[in-house]
Amino acid sequence: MHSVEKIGGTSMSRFDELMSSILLGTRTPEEWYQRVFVVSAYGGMTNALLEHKKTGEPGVYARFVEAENADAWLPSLEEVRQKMLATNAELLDDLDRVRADQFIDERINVAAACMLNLQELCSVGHFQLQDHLLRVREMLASLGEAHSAFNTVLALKRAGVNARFVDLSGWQQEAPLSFDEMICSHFAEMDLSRELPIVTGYVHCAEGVMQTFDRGYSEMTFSKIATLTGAREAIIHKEYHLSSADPSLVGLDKIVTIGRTNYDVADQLSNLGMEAIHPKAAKGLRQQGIPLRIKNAFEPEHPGTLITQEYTSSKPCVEIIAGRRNVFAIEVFDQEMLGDSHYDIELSRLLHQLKLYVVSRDQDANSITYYVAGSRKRVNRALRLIREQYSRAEVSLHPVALVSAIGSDLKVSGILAKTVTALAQAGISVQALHQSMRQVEMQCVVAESDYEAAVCALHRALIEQENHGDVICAA
Ligand SMILES: Nc1ncnc2c1ncn2[C@@H]1O[C@H](COP(=O)(O)OP(=O)(O)O)[C@@H](O)[C@H]1O
Ligand SMILES: N[C@@H](CC(=O)OP(=O)(O)O)C(=O)O
Repeated sequence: MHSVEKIGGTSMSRFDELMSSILLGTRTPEEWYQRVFVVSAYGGMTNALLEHKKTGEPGVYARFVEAENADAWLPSLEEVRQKMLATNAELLDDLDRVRADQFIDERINVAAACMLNLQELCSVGHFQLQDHLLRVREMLASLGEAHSAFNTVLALKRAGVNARFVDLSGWQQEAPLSFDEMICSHFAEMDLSRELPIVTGYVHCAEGVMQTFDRGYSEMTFSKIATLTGAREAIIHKEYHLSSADPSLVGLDKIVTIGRTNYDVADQLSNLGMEAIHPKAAKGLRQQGIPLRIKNAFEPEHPGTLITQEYTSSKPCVEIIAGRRNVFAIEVFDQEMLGDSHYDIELSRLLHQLKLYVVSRDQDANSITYYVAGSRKRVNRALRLIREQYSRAEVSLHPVALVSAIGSDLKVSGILAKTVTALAQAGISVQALHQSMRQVEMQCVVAESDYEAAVCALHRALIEQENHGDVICAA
């Protein structure tokens, strides 16, 4: 009967508009219910609490990890408090604002006290800060979603909706439950026909949601709730329709909405950092046959993008131009490498240990290049360690961007020639090119400064010229 719907952080920041679109809009009171909303923290909030998802710029957590004393992270936590209070002032009615401010003040005060105590405790040799870091990360992350969910409930209640704050953040809970138990126990007694649950996208659980899934975790919560409660449909609301390219780069007048696609394409997007859906979140929905839709939160009548397992486009075509900037190409050249596969295994392990995300890699007889995303600091550490371990190797670093053409069936004849010509005509030099046998993605490596121009050039050559109309394969 019910749907489970996730609202991403970018959309949450436009809360007033959400009230007049998906949350209430023109719905009659009967139509308010039979929906479960899972909300992310307001845009930028988790970045400030932990670290920037794309650039790795440190937030409170990253500063705490490196800290010798509270001076290093406490001011950042205070900045987050001010940011949260400013959001309350912007989005809430004066009466609700007082409660919202109290709520978040209390949580931040408790978090700050815990972190100060922990730092003091760990100054005694018997306790190691390292053992507790993940808990601190989880506690900080939970503040973002508790904030946005609590505020959403206040605003909905003021509008007369019987909204319920479903706080899965484990605040003051005695012992953690498993991920599934945590969700089931909160949904056991709920009457979805007369209550509108607003659920924190963060779940406190024995497995550690950050440890298991890391950033983008609210999509895991969303997918688990959909499967455990047997949802009719799962919907992700985003700021734009899933489009043939980033509308803010290429322009709303040029992009085409994607009507249908498959999970394979969604995985490629998520690898590039445009999370159509967290790859691990797709699994449960796929297995249980729950249809997944990505919708524009601000155009509620539009059917959006339907993602299914089996879909492939009726004729080969490029569906999306996506990309990732701030990628570091770590190139390792060593003539001793020839025929030695341990090299790759060891280097991959090292990058994994440093929590650098390998977006792509390529190899020839005596060199391997890893295209990684992560903070510059970690990349520098990786370079140092590789140089120490392989003193004969020449290790070099190139800041680059990846730009990809993606489609459920990319076997378009002459696509490679078209791509390279389009980039050459735009004066962009291709530093490397990747295409796998499966032909769902073709990836070009370009200079960081060419990123935007490359996306626009490929969109023009591979999508705009096809005259798809408003939607590529309507759902
Ligand atoms: N192909 C695309 N279709 C739609 N939006 C895109 C696309 N590529 C990039 N974007 C960008 O993604 C942003 C939303 O990013 P994301 O981090 O996934 O949001 P959310 O906070 O909703 O989870 C949009 O503001 C848009 O500029
Ligand atoms: N706010 C969390 C969880 C999340 O899923 O966010 P979003 O839906 O905005 O990607 C993060 O940034 O990781």
